[in-house]
Amino acid sequence: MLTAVWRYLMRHPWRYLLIAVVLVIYDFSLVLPTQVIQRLIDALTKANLTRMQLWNEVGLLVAATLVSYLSSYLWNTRLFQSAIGFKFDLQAKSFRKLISMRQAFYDKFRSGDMVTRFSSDAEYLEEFAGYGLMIVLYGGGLIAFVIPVMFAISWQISLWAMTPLLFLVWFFWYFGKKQDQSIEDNREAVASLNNEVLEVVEGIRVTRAYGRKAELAQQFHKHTERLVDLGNTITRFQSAYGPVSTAMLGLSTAIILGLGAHYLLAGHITLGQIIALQLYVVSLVEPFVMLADLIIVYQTATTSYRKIEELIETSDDMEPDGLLQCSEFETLSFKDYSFAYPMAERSSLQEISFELSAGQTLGIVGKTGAGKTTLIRQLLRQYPLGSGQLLLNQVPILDYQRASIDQLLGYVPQEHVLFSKPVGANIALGKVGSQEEEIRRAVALASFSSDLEQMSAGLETPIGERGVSISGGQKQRISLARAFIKDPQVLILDDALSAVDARTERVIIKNIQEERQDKTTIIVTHRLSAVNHADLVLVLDEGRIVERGRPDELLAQGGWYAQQYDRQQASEEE
Ligand SMILES: Nc1ncnc2c1ncn2[C@@H]1O[C@H](COP(=O)(O)OP(=O)(O)OP(=O)(O)O)[C@@H](O)[C@H]1O
Repeated sequence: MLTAVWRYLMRHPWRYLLIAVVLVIYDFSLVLPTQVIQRLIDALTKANLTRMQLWNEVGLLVAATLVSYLSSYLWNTRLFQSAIGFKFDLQAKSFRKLISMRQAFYDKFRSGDMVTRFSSDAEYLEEFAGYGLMIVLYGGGLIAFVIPVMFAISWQISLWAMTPLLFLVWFFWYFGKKQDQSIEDNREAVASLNNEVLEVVEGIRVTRAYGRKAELAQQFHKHTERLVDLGNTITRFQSAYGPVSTAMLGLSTAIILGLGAHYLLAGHITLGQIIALQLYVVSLVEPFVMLADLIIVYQTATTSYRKIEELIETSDDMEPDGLLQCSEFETLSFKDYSFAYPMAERSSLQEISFELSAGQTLGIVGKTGAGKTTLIRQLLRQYPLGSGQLLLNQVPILDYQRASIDQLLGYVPQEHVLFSKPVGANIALGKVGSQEEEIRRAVALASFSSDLEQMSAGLETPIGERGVSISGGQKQRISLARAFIKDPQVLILDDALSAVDARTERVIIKNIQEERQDKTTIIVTHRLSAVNHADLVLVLDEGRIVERGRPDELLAQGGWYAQQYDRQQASEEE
C-alpha cells in the first residue's frame, strides 16, 4: 500500500513539497508562542521587561497566530483535497477494471462486497492518504521541533515528563489494535448487510409474494444488532482514550512542577522555562496520540488496500486478446466443443458441432438447464474457452480482438437490463448518436409502439431503478428495441420473448424475419413456434445436441422437438 501512496505522491511532487514546507512552518508557529511566554515570564520575574521588548513579543505572538491560521488553512485544504484525489484515482482504477471484466470475474464477487470495496475501503485509504500523512508531517514535525527544545532546557525533567506520554502511546497502540479487529468485523458486517439489502431490494416482489417480509425484517434486525454491538465495542475503546490522555498529562504536569520546583530552588532553571516545559508537554500530547493512531490508520488502510487490490488483480481468466479485427460475420463453427464453468464439476457443453452461415437463422431449444445460454455465452466470450474448436469465419475466435466481435453482435439476455433513464435513452444505448426516428422504428419492430402511446411522457417516460414501474413484457421489448436499433450483423435473443404473449411474439418474429432477411439471427427459446422459420434448430439436452435440422425435419423425426411442438400447439389452441 505504501508503494501505491508513494507513487501518488510522486505524481504530484510539487503539491506535496508545498504541503510539507507549509506544515513545518505551521509547527514552528505553534512552538513560537511558548518561547515568547517563556521569555516574558522570565523578564517579568526578573523585573527587567522593557516596553520595547513587550511590544516585540506581542508582535511575534500576533504574527505567529496569523501564520498559524494561514498555514493551517493551506495545508489542510491541500492535503485533504489530495487525499480525495487519491481515493478517486483508486475508484477510477477499480471501475475501469470492473467494466473491462467478463462474466467469470463477476461470479467471484458478491455485489455488496464489491460496493463495500468501492466505498468504505476506498475511504479508509483516503483517510490514510490524508490523516495518516498529516500525522507523519505535522505530528512528526512537531515532535522533532519540541523534543530538542525541551531537552535543551532540561533533559532530566524532559525525560521524566515524557514517560507518561510513552505509556500513552503504548496504551493507544495496544487498545487500538483490539479496536482495529472490531473495526474489521464491523466492515465485514456492513458488507454482509449491504449484500442483504441489495438482494432484498432486487427480489422485493418475490419476498412479498412468499410472505417473507417478517422473516427478512428479523434477519435484518439481527444483522443490525451485531452492528450495534460492534459499534458499542468501538465506542468503549474510543471513550477510554480521552480520560487516559488526561490522566497521563496530569502525571506529566505533576512531574514537571515537582522536579521543576526542585531545580528552580537549586537555580538550574527559570520559572519561564518550567512553564514552557509544561506547555511543550501539552503540545506533545496530540502528536503522540496521533502516532498511536497512525498505527491503526495504517493497519486499517493496509487491510482495505488488500481488498481493493484483490478486486483490481482478480482476473476473469480470459485468454489474451487477439490481434485480428473482425468486421464482417461470415460463419460461426463449433467443432467437437466442450465447456465446463470454472468451478463446476460437470461439463455444461459436450461435443458440440455445428456451423452457421451469414444470413441464416439458428434456433436453440431444449429443456431448462440444457446448456442453451452457456452456448451463447461462449460466442459472447463471457468465459474462457473450453476444449475443441470455436471458429469465426473459419479462424479461431481467440485470434480476434474481443471488442471487434462485440460490435458485430446484438444480445438480448434472459434477464432484461434496464437503467434508471427514460425509455428512449434506454433504447438509444444500443447505438451511439441514434436519432428519434431510429428509436421509434426500433420501438415499432419490438411491437412496443402501442405501449409507448399509453405512457404519459412517451419516450421521455422515466423508468425506475431496474425498470420497476413497467411490466416484464414491456421491459423485454425495450431491451429488444435496444438490440434492434443497433441492427447488428448477428442478433442473439436468449429467451428474450418469454414474458410476451404468443400473439405479440408472432408479430416480433415476423418483424425480425422481414427486417433481417440477409442477416444472422440466433434465437434461444422455450416456445418452439418462435423458431418455425429457422434454417437450423439445435435441440440440447444435458449439454449435448440430441436433435438437429430444419423445423420440418425435426417434426418428421418425432423426437423431443416434435412432442414438445405438439404439446405447445395443443395448449395454445385451448
Ligand atoms: N455460472 C455458472 N457456473 C456454474 N455452472 C453454471 C453457471 N451457469 C450455468 N451453469 C450450469 O450449466 C448448465 C446449463 O445452464 P444454462 O443456463 O446454459 O441452461 P439453459 O439451457 O440456458 O437453461 P434455461 O432454459 O433454464 O435458461 C446448468 O446445469 C447450470 O446449472
